[in-house]
Amino acid sequence: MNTETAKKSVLVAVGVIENTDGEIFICRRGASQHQAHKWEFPGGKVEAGETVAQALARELEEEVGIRVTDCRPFMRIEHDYGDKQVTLDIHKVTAFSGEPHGLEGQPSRWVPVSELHSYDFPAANSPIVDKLQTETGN
Ligand SMILES: Nc1nc2c([nH]c(=O)n2[C@@H]2O[C@H](COP(=O)(O)OP(=O)(O)OP(=O)(O)O)[C@@H](O)[C@H]2O)c(=O)[nH]1
Ligand SMILES: [Mg+2]
Repeated sequence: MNTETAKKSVLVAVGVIENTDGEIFICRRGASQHQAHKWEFPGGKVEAGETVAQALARELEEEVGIRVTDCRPFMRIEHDYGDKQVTLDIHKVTAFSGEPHGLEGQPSRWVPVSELHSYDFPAANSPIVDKLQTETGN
């Protein structure tokens, strides 16, 4: 096996949180994080023994302080950054309790789907933004 095929992908649970106005909640990554300063959909690495849904619920509680009450699979993306290979397992979060806010000091905001393209997301996220815009006709 060469080094390319041996590279291990990091599984990441990602939440596209939607409010009743159809806006999406996004956060800005910190200076010390991979893909620093880019905007993201909150989430994080799936830990050993966790399902993606469990990881998503844990990460959204830790990072933005909400409890997920309903979500559905949205899409899955494999991306190789060169320094890191990720598998994003993205869920649309359609019901939750609490009001999301950046619990780790990260800037955050609600954004209409039609404005998502003006934010600088990691390269892996382009298909997410495209699919959201196609779905809402924006
Ligand atoms: N949360 C999140 N991660 C993303 C997105 N897009 C994307 O490429 N990633 C990548 O997924 C990887 C893991 O996410 P993360 O850094 O949030 O993981 P984590 O919350 O467990 O963070 P930690 O390493 O600070 O403990 C990172 O390499 C990040 O660059 C996205 O929209 N949201
Ligand atoms: Mg995270």
